[in-house]
Amino acid sequence: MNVLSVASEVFPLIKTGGLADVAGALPAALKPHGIRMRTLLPGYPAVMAKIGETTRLGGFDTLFGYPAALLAAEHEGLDLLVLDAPALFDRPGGPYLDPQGLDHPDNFRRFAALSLAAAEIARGVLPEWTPDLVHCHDWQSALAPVYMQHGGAAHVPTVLTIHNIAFRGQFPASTFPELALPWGAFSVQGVEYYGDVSFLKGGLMAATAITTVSPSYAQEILTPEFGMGLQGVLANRIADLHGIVNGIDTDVWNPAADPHIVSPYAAATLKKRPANRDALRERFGLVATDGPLFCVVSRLTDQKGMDVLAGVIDMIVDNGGTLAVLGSGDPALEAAFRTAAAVHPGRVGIVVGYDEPLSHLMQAGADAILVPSRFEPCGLTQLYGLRYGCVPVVARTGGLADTIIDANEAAVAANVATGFLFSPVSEESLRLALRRVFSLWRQPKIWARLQARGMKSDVSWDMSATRYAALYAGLLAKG
Ligand SMILES: Nc1ncnc2c1ncn2[C@@H]1O[C@H](COP(=O)(O)OP(=O)(O)O[C@H]2O[C@H](CO)[C@@H](O)[C@H](O)[C@H]2O)[C@@H](O)[C@H]1O
Repeated sequence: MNVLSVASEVFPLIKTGGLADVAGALPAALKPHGIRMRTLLPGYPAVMAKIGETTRLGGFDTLFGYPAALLAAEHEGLDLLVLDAPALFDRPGGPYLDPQGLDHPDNFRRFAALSLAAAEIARGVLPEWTPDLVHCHDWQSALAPVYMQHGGAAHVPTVLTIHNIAFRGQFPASTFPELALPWGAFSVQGVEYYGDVSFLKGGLMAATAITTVSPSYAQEILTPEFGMGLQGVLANRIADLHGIVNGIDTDVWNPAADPHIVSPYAAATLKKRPANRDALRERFGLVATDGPLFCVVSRLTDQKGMDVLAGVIDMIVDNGGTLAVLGSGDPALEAAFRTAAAVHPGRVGIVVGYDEPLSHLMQAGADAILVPSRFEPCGLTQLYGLRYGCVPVVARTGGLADTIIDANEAAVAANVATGFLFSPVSEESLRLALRRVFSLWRQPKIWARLQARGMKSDVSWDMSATRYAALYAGLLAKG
């Protein structure tokens, strides 16, 4: 089966968050199921610099007014189709933001172009390769099913995966005439969303099947609290909505062979792990204490509950804990953690920025990772934590609730616990969870069992790839 995956970021070429990890790992995970997945992504400067040799497979004289080429490339096992449209993608900044941190003003056009290119590939513009199915990710490629419906590829099934429904790809109605869609598409059945255009809403209406990245989040987004205004749309598509939890790339995230950590280790050689803790302390200017070293690897936003975490730092320090934070995002939250580091020298450290190698050392060196998200479609850092023996302390929401088994007394006695869950997301509730963390930390045998249990958890793509493969097969069988 030939599948075209369409994503705005793909690890290891370009990454701002978890979407890149998933888009980067899916092709290899699906290969054993007889699925050949090619991945279409934009030719940002970082991508063009990394892909090396390319072959021009085809192109467009004008894609939203600009010339564009489709280049084939191979990179670390990924079979890529790169949309090389310099007027849209060759510019400074990140995939979505300019160097000042503002949205690129033509994002609607840039990602409509990505979606239209996917639809054209589905229609058969590449002479030697046509997909049997198109798999889109998030709003940036969500218009592909819409273009396919209107542009001669309605027979090709589509899957749209929601990695985060908070990002709806919403633009003023004035952008609609530029999207090259028929007027009828600006309707309740199409891309119209409360008078604006929403790429994600359009995709949710048009895709053959919708998935999201955990069963719990699939339920949550049907409610007003989590549905971000799209719960009604999803309720109408409930028969086609599936929750499939993410896996992780267990080669990239392997503590026994991780080039980014100072002392590789496995479950049987945990005594080698503390050398990573020493390196982590040094990197963050932290002193050794008799309490746990907590870490955070996250966008610093309210979604991730970082304001709640900032409110309990004193309690962590008072109990002998230390905290290392890697992240960037909301300037007020960055400032809050910087202040905490200044108030608690040697006990709290922060690195503001995005640092992939450091994120590996944090999982290898910290005792516990904190993920107090208000909502979390799946979450990947708690899965990395499980694999690295960095015990997850997470909010009971979405994929966090689906992947961590709480260390309540029964679960500890049965030796099945892998972390700590708390709800609601409030300072009081997080403090209660942390009290349990400190208590079990002081019982080294139990703590070691938590770590060992987590390291044995299956966080690979195996089970989920089987579910995606079955979904694809079912859609193709329906014709
Ligand atoms: N400062 C930093 N430096 C280095 N690395 C950093 C970093 N900040 C974050 N990361 C990395 O970025 C990724 C973040 O993935 P998450 O799943 O936690 O959330 P995200 O909200 O981006 O993804 C969305 O999509 C994914 C994929 O489906 C869902 O798991 C998730 O719930 C959903 O919100 C992880 O690989 C993490 O290690």
